[in-house]
Amino acid sequence: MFTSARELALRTLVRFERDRPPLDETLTRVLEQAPELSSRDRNLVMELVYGTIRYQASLDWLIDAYSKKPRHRLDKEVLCGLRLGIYQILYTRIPDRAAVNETVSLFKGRPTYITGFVNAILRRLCREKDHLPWPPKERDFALYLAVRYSYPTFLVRRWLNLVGEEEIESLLAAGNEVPPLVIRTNTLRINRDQLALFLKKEAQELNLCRYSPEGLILRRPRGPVTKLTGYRQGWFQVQDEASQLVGHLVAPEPGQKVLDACAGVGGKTTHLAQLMKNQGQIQAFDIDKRRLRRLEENLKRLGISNVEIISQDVTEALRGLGAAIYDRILIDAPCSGTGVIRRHPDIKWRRRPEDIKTMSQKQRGLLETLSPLLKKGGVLVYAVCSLEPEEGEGLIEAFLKGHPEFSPISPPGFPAPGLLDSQGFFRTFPHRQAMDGFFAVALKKT
Ligand SMILES: C[S@@+](CC[C@H](N)C(=O)[O-])C[C@H]1O[C@@H](n2cnc3c(N)ncnc32)[C@H](O)[C@@H]1O
Repeated sequence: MFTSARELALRTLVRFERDRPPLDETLTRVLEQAPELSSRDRNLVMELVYGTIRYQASLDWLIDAYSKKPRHRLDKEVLCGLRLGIYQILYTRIPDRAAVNETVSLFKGRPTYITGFVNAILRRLCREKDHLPWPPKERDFALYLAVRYSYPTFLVRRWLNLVGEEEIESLLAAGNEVPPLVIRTNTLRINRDQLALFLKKEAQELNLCRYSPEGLILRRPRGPVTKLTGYRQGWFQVQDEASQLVGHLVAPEPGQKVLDACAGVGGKTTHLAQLMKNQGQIQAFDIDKRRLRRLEENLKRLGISNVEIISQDVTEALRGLGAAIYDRILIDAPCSGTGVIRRHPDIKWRRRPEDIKTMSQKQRGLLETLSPLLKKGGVLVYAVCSLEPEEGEGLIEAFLKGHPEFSPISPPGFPAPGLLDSQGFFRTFPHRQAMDGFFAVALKKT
C-alpha cells in the first residue's frame, strides 16, 4: 500500500517521541520501508521530520497555548501530528490550507473528536499567525530564547554563560540553519580542483572551504550524496570543515604508527590515511559494530589499505599495554554533541544536563589511559564536537596540570592557525565560522 510522505514523517516523529532514538537512524529505517517513494517525497519526509524536531519547543509552546488538554495527556500521534501541522504553517512555504487539510487527513478513520481537535487548533493557528502568544522577552530572557529558538532551557542558560547576551541569538539561530554539504577531497584519488570541476554542475552553489585545503562546500546538491559524481569512485568523503581541520592538527606522516581511539565511521580515520599517503599503520578502534561496518565500506570505496579495524573498547584493549608505541594518537571522544546540533537537531531533546558530567568523566578516562601510549616527541590530539567547556578547555586545562610532559602546539603547516587561541586551543562555533562547533588540541609529549 502506498504511504504518503506525511504519513512517513508522522511515523518517524512518533517513534522519536516514544524512545528518543538517534533520528538519522530512525529515519533511514522508516525510508527503507518505503522504497516506492519518489526522491522528491523522500526530501519532503526529511525536511518535515528534521524541521519539526528542530522547532519542537516552539511548536509545543503553541500547542500548550491552544490545547485545553495538557500536552502530556495527548495521544502521541495527535501530539506529533499537531507539531507536524504547525511546523508546516509557520516554517515552510506550504500553503496553510494544504498544511491543515493534509495533517487532518492523517487522522482519517480516527474518531471525529480527534480530527475536529486537530482541525480546530491548526485553523486557529493560521488565523492568529501574526500575533502568536510567545513569551515576552523582558520577563524571562532564557525562557524566551528557549521557546523562540527551540532549545532546552538548560542549554540556553549554559550558552548564555558561554557567549553572553550579544551573541546568544546568533548562536541559537545558527544551530537551526540547515547546514550545507561539506566534503573532503580524497587526495589519494583526485585533487580538489579536478573534483570541483566534476561537481560544479551537481549543486546550486559550490565553494572551496576557507581553511581546509581539501574541503568543498555544496549548497543544494541535486540529489543524495551517494548519487553525486565521484562518490562511488571514492573521490571524496563527507566531512565538515572543522572536522577536517582536526585531521590537520594530527598531521600524521607516511610510515607512522597511529592510534585512532574512537574511529566511528571513519571521517577522520580516512583523512589521516590520506595524509599518510596510505603508508604506515592506523589502528582504528570503536565499540560500535555498525559504525565500524560503515568504516570498512568507506575504506574500500576510498582505496585505503593502511587501517586495521579493531572492534573493542579501546581503554579495555590497551589499558595493560604499558609501552609507548604510537607516533600519533587521536581521541575523537564521545561527547554531548552540542556543536553539531545543526546537523543533528534531535540532540536538543536527547541530552540531559547531567550528561555533560558523565561525558567528561569518560573523556578524562580515555585521556588518562591512552596518553601513556604516545612516544616521546609524538602528538596526541583530543577533539570533541561539543561547545561545553567541561568537555573541552576545562578538561584539557585539568589534564595539563597533572601532565607537565604534555604541551599544546600548533603543528607546522596547520592551515588554520587563526582558529587557535593563546593557549593553543582550537575552537569553532557554527555562528562564528559557519562550521560545526568543535574543540580540539594537539598535545606534544616531551
Ligand atoms: C565522536 S564519535 C567518533 C567520530 C569519528 N572519529 C569520525 O570522525 O567520524 C565517538 C565514537 O567513540 C566511540 N566510543 C565510545 N566509547 C568508546 C570506547 N571506550 N572505545 C572505543 N570507541 C568508543 C563511539 O562508538 C563513537 O563512534
